[in-house]
Amino acid sequence: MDLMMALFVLGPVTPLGHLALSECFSFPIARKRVMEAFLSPKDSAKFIAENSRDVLVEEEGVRKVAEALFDKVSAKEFSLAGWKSLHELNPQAVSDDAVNWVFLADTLNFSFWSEHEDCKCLVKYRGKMYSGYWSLCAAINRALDDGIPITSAAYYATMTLEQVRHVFRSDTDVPMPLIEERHRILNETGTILLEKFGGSFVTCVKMSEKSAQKLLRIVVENFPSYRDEATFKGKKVSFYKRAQILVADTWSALEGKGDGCFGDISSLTIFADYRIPQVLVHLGAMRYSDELMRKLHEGIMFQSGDKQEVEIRGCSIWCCGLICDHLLELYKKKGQNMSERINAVLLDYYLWDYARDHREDMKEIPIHRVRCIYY
Ligand SMILES: Nc1nc2c(c(CN[C@H]3C=C[C@H](O)[C@@H]3O)cn2[C@@H]2O[C@H](COP(=O)(O)O)[C@@H](O)[C@H]2O)c(=O)[nH]1
Repeated sequence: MDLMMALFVLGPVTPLGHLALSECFSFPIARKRVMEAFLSPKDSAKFIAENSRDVLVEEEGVRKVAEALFDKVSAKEFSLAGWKSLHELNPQAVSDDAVNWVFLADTLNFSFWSEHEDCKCLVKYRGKMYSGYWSLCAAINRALDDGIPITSAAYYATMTLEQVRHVFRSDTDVPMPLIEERHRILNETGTILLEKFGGSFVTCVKMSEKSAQKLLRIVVENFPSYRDEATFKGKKVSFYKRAQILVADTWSALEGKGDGCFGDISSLTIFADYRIPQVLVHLGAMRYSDELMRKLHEGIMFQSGDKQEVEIRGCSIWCCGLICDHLLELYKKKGQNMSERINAVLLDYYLWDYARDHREDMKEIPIHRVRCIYY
């Protein structure tokens, strides 16, 4: 039976039930990978929060945080403009280069925590030392100042491990974590961007036709390292932390204008990293069980996809969604519709920056330790 006859005879349903054609033939048909198989991050968060055992969203705490943020909403820390005005390392221009800078940064935006707080990767840039995520941005800008085209896919698609080590070198004895994974992901991502999108993330942005969800789908379906997914109580759940923050940072770099004018930006969730859970527990909006807190204090390593790790990430997303809803409700009671000023992206940016600025106050709440490429 040749392929054409097979397609005619078999149609969408094969004699073996709903197996895809590729299961019926020995030769591989590249089945388009679809996100539909996974719950969206928002639906994932709801399911996880409803079934979580070691992480609890505190309704009273959510209410108090929303009330405390009420007056902050109009501050620059809670604004789209803050992405540039508060962060000197972020690109300041609205340009294709800025979009490709964001794509590179968020492709590598994972796992910066160090075993010991006083012994970590630091990058010096223009006389200032940067740590954590900002050490990545400092290294990118340092390379660009040195004439290395690090944001060009044509360059990073074929970078050697030694070149990656050089570009992302630390100014302390502690290297940036997961440097081999970063090398693999740079080569993989750069090759795909060249082969499918003409070497520029701007092509993906234009293809999204000003839809955040369409851009999210393009990223997850084409770039494997962004597939931040897990299984929880038998259901396929997703967080898409780097894919969502990529869409958000693209929105910010384009200042919400032109190709970056995403009408559905409010459909994104917060980005489930290891800082947001810490600050939510610190503020009393979320609580860990005694058993989980003990493990965190012991510095136990979790694996990406572990039950408690999934509960931490899913409850964080759900908790922040409730904070947003409560904030909007507080303004609605005053006759103000703030849906343009309050969304999970801006709440996330605010809380993440707050966490960076209140590291000392939060030291009684350890981060959960995972070494992975997703956050
Ligand atoms: N939820 C959330 N997670 C975020 C970010 C960012 C950077 N975005 C900034 C850039 C422009 C905007 O103005 C944002 O302020 C990095 N991360 C994650 O944090 C962790 C690094 O933490 P530390 O080791 O302390 O640097 C790591 O998992 C990284 O993936 C965010 O915004 N939200």
